[in-house]
Amino acid sequence: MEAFPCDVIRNFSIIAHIDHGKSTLADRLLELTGTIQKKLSGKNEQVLDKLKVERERGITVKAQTASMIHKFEDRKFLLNLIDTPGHVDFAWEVSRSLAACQGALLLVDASQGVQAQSISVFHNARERGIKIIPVLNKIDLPAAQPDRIAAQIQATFGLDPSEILQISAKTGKGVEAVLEAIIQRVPPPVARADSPLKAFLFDSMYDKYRGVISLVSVQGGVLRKGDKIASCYTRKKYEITELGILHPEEVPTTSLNPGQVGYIACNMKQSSEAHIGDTLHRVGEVVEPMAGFQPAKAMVFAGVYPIENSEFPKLEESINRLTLTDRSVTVQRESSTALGQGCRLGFLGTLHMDVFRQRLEDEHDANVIITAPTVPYKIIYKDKEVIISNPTDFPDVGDLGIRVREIQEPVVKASIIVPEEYFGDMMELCYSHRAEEVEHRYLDSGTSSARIMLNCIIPLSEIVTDFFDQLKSRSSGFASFDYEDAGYRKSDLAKMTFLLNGKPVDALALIVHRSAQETVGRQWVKKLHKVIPRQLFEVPIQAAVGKKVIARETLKAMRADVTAGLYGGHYERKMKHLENQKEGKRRMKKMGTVELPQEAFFEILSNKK
Ligand SMILES: Nc1nc2c(ncn2[C@@H]2O[C@H](COP(=O)(O)OP(=O)(O)OP(=O)(O)O)[C@@H](O)[C@H]2O)c(=O)[nH]1
Repeated sequence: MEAFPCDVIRNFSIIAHIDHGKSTLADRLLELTGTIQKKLSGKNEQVLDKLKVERERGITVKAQTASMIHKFEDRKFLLNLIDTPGHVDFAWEVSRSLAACQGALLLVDASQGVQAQSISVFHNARERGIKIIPVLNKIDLPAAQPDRIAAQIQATFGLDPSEILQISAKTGKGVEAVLEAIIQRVPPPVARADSPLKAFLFDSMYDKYRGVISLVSVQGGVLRKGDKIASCYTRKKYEITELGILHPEEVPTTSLNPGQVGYIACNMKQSSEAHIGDTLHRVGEVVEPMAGFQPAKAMVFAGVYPIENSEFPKLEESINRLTLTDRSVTVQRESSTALGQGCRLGFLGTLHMDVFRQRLEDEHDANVIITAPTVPYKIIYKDKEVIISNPTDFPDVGDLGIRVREIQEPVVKASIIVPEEYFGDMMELCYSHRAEEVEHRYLDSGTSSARIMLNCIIPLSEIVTDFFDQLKSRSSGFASFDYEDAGYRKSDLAKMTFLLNGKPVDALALIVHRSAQETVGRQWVKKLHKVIPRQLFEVPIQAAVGKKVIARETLKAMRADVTAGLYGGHYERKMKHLENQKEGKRRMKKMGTVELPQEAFFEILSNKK
């Protein structure tokens, strides 16, 4: 690795809206540099998307890094690519990958043009002051309009059209020029071999045998096997047992030099010890830590329970194992009268939650019930403020104005980009989801298919449910969407409970805005009515806010024919049997609780409507 001083190193990442072709371009770059073999089968299997769910869903979830060596004008360059995920839920991973780069390829689909996330990732990169190289991808598509989209890039980002590269990551056309642009336009890292060791930890993964593997970029000094290092954040000390580069598989090396990016294994046992944004230094030396990151904030919470109660230890173990590779999930034990022992997990967003559930099922064979997602609410009591992530902790209606001064919910700043003809539908969608401060502007006016950017403040809880699906269906898939945290706002919310035979079922409690109480109440009561098996007695299913019942359905009793075995005219005997049955049912109803089978929960709470 000594052969690569800073001036021949380029650290860059690819940023883009989802599906604009990051992983495809990454694969082409790896092929062109000979890092991976060109696929003879001609299949576009993406190398950097390692997880099965990523392949299945075609989205990149966890950022992966790869080093390539490329010869240009008789010099060998070390190009370190940091692949970034493209979904709003994972914006935090994008931002931490960018911290290790000096340049970024801003990839824009030449047929779709600038989308909501193109804008957010652009600003993210611009704020970090890194060199941005605009690249138009998919120029092979018949629908591609490179000139028009180039004008759009210029208008939206203020980038010079002469700097825009035009490529097809699929066919490989123009990709060579991308490598050249990286070498010529991205500045080399600034780091010195004779300064104290300083390594920036920007990602980590877990390996069963070696413990935590950390990805670092060396900001100064040289890292070698056997080095004794310490963390600025935890102050813990370690010894480096292995280090190397990702090429794209791990390739051990003897050292990692200034400006280089690679992995290290030290005797780190717990993934919580690898703090993203941490600075590692040599034991005995003092260094100024680099500006770290705010930890990722969980925005969506849900309870996770096994279908069989006895399976809990296994489920918990699976969850713990998965969180070793996905550090942004928060875990807390909880229990529910209806569902037994479980865990409350915090996710970055709903897609993150879905991906996690799928990984749980795929990799750990766990069949799980996930409760309705909820966002963190802020409850301002007379004497304290608390953030709650479980509807059961929400104060009762009676407490409002007495013990509780105010209730606040998280809101986000949303931006939607949509062709003009869907503008009306989008406005309607926003207003029906309690949007405020709605404003819009044209992105490229004067053209036949102008597009509009719509911004608004919207409660996060509205987005967590079906907002994204509706956005896509109402715009025939043309709208793109992005959002960022915008703090908390006062809101008129209440806890809705569901009663079966007069008894509340804790796992079904929901926090609902006053304006939606009736609709939500009725909808859920209907759903419950459909899935709860009939009992021997009549069961009222009710939705209530405080003591007030908002909606009700009645589940009819199952009628066992107690007179079936009786023949002839013993009228009195028959009546007696029926009387007995009635009395029995009355008693059962008084004492009996309704057993809600786990399968019923699964039906209600899983998305299979
Ligand atoms: N026609 C054409 N299709 C392309 C090109 N580049 C990528 N695609 C296709 O576009 C789709 C998305 O490409 P990906 O590389 O998975 O996109 P991505 O940006 O990595 O997606 P995320 O990682 O999920 O954000 C795939 O079906 C690719 O085959 C291209 O240059 N031309």
